[in-house]
Amino acid sequence: MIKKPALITFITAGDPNIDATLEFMLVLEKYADVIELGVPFSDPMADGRTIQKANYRALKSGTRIKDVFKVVEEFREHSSKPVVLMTYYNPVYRFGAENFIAEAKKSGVDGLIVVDLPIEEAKEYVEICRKLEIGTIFLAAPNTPDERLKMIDEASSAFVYLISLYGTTGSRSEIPESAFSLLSRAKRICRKPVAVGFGVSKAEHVKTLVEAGADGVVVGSAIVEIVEKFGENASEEIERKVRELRSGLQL
Ligand SMILES: O=P(O)(O)OC[C@@H](O)[C@@H](O)c1c[nH]c2ccccc12
Repeated sequence: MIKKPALITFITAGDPNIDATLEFMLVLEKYADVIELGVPFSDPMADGRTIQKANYRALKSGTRIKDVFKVVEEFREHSSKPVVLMTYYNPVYRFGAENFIAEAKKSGVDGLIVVDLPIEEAKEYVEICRKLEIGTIFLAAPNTPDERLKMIDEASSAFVYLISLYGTTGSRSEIPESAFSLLSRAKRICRKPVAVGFGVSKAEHVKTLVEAGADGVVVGSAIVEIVEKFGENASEEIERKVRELRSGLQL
């Protein structure tokens, strides 16, 4: 479960290297309620250009799954803010699902998003997560029917991730209408908190979504763009950005 309304901020682990990731997490931690950390992957099909490139930089710097667990473990020496790992199923499968979940838990991860694991195929995964007491987060899109949204809600123990639009991750200038219609449907159907992501990039977006009933908002690309621009020296600019986003909760 998340503190409401929650600002959830995303970066890719190992972008541009794993030491920078720890530094960035400690900056995000000051203003975000949840840190979402992406496991680097070679074929991130739900991601737009910005996060694709972040994955590339992370892999190029040699970041492996065990480094991702280690950085969370190090972060846990400084902070108790919730950390959610975002990953595609392939790395989980290669690592061994049960092993992956156990290692995540051991390192201090609070929840998992396995982007391309549909609920229909997630029974065993969900059981392991329940057993090991790690939160599950499943995604719903604007075209997800009510019936399925209900199943997604039931399978999600931490929160439900609402994808605001048809498309990939990436900053957008406006929040599309599809986000608001999905949000109002989800508020009616879901019992778990609902967080909206994809395209959210400004304080104004945060404010509008929270006013429309979002229990959380997710911002990724707008932060990753700063990492792209400033590399390992991005901390100060990240802090400025996350402080601005946070102000959207008070507007
Ligand atoms: O980058 P955006 O548009 O702000 O969207 C959030 C997003 O970065 C993060 O939650 C995420 C990164 N990669 C993903 C893949 C699928 C679902 C979600 C994600």
